[in-house]
Amino acid sequence: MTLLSSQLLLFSAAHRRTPLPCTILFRWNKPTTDGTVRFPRSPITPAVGLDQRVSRFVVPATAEDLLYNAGATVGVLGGAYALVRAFDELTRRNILHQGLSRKLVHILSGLLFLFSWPIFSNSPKARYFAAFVPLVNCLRLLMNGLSLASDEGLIKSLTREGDPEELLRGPLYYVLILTLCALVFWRESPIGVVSLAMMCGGDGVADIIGRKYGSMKIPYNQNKSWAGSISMLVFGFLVSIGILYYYSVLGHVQLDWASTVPRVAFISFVATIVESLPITKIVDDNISVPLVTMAVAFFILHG
Ligand SMILES: Nc1ccn([C@@H]2O[C@H](COP(=O)(O)OP(=O)(O)OP(=O)(O)O)[C@@H](O)[C@H]2O)c(=O)n1
Ligand SMILES: C/C(=C\CO)CCC[C@H](C)CCC[C@H](C)CCCC(C)C
Repeated sequence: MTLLSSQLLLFSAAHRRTPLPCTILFRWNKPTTDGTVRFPRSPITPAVGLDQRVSRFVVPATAEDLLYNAGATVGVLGGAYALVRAFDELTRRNILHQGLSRKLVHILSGLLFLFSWPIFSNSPKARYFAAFVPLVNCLRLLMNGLSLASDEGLIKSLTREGDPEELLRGPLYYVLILTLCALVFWRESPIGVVSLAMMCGGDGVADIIGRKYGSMKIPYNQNKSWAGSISMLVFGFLVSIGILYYYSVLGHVQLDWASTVPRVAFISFVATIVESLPITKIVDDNISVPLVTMAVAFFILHG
């Protein structure tokens, strides 16, 4: 299929009357003012030439594309393993405190995962290759959390007290949310980006800043502080905008920044309020923050 014919297919699909199922929820690339719909392509990867939004028309992924995405998966998996090993080593050498190491892994894992998404091709199957990475880590956490395996480095760098069962809570919820965002939202909707930016960037920084500077506690939650919450709001918002800008430069999303920036600010505020609530004994932050962010972002950004 030539590039021209694939673009014509895209154009015809973009202007069909009944939107494709996969575009009903995430018609993020609405026609621009001149009526054209530019389907973004990632200049980084050997794109199949068709955007995933018209997957019904997509030519089945070529063996080359499958091989390319498999290679990207292996690379990102290696990055994930190296990240955890690196922080384990820093903890072993007492360069980093275990608690700080855990939080830095919390911040960096998700954000670097988001940064890795453009590495994958434009094939409709690319999101499944990307989602395989947190899924593998989910299995690692289950195996070690259930003591079916014992990766001391993993346990040391991902738990507060070194108790393997801790892996079955915060870290497990975390990788499940990463998987969900890759599969459901992927690069074409800002909802996944903002949700992970708040869970990984915002919540992670709130912990670090809050523990160090959080003397002024929030009236309704003595375990959380103004410093922690304000840092979550500011850092979560900035990371959201930064990654959305990164994706827009690569052509994955086309954003009207004049309306997107205030909306993301509002979403970040709501996520910060949720994180500050005294509900961690009922529901983990790694569930409440991203899920509420997804719900609010769905209505605010797509409403
Ligand atoms: N808005 C916030 C968030 C966190 N903190 C500080 O960071 C610590 C841990 O925050 P919390 O979000 O409860 O951490 P957990 O999510 O429970 O830790 P983890 O992510 O490691 O499971 C809190 O006790 C508090 O000292 C804060 O001051 N203000
Ligand atoms: C301690 C954590 C959460 C608790 O709040 C973080 C858990 C991290 C995971 C075990 C590792 C996740 C790795 C990512 C899926 C992929 C990262 C890839 C990137 C290129 C490093």
